[in-house]
Amino acid sequence: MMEAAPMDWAIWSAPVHATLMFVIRDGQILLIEKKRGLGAGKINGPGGKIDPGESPLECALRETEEELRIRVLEPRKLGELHFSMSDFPDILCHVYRAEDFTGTPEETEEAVPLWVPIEEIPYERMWSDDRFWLPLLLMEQTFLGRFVFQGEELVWREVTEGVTIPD
Ligand SMILES: Nc1[nH]c(=O)nc2c1ncn2[C@H]1C[C@H](O)[C@@H](COP(=O)(O)OP(=O)(O)OP(=O)(O)O)O1
Repeated sequence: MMEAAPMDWAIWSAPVHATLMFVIRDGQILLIEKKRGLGAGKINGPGGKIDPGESPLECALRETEEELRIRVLEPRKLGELHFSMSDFPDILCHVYRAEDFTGTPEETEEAVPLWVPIEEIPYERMWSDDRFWLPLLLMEQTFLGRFVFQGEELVWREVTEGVTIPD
């Protein structure tokens, strides 16, 4: 991993804002196999791009409902991820955790639901940054992650724990 950041994060801003939602219940995490869009074929949490006029929280709830047909209860924002990408507009991603929901996760056109024991998270089938921050979310710690991708390859990273996370 490089020592100096390949870009100036102090002046970075993202044209795309997105969300991720992780439900953790009874020692298991609710993931999806994403069927289309960015990261199709990968395992991730439900989520997606924020619509105009929508808050990050509203987006996280809407995307989880669209992708899995469940309504998440009492989500908390624990982290923020800043992605600099070579072949896609940069993304600022708001990351939420919840312990409960109503409804039953269902397969949709966008996603296949997948319950996984938290000790068996399939990081090898996920985005390569996830192993650096998802453990913090599991421990209910806040985090700010900054990542630089060249295509699908993660070439630089910095993860700060215990920071104050804006809404
Ligand atoms: N490096 C990365 N690591 C990660 O864990 N999730 C990432 C990621 N880069 C992008 N994502 C996630 C964040 C967000 O949930 C999603 C954005 O993908 P999309 O653009 O496909 O969103 P949508 O599902 O809204 O697509 P559309 O329905 O086509 O708008 O991808």
